Amino acid sequence: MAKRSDYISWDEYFMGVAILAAQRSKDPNTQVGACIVSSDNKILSIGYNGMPLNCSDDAFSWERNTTEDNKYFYTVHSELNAILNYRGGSLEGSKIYVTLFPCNECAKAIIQSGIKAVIYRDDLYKDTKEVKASKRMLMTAGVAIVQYQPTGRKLEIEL
Ligand SMILES: O=c1[nH]c(=O)n([C@H]2C[C@H](O)[C@@H](COP(=O)(O)O)O2)cc1CO
Ligand SMILES: [Zn+2]
Repeated sequence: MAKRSDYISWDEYFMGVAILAAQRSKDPNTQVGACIVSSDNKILSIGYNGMPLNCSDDAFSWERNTTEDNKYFYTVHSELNAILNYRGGSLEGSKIYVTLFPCNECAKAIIQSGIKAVIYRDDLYKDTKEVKASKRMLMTAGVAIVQYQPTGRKLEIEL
């Protein structure tokens, strides 16, 4: 019997995990997921954007359109969460799949943790100074930037 042929690719698998992780986010506007993978395709860590540990999702603000109390003071970005969630040692030489292009703060953490490639899906904020600074840093530091190529494959998951 021939082996199954409609299995998902590595890229679909890792971006799919990032997309699923994003579904854990409580952010009412933007849900972001990240999946860090070793050079031999083992998942090392996963993260999504959310409040820090012990800072209740219900006590801290999710507002975005105010300079008063707002979510930007508090939320940990998915990429940083994925980096900080890793408990196994070094991320040197790994790659990160992320549903949204990393901001400049995440780019710093990506570079410093030794991640060598960013595979991103959306680039919603590409015209912002933060994302331009992020790209400049990642490129200067030799981190590969690759846009995920959607395949259009749809999977139904019953949970
Ligand atoms: O790199 C990122 N990673 C990440 O997790 N985020 C999170 C922070 C916020 O919770 C949300 C962005 O919110 P908004 O699109 O409403 O500005 O996404 C935002 C960025 C910015 O690109
Ligand atoms: Zn960020």
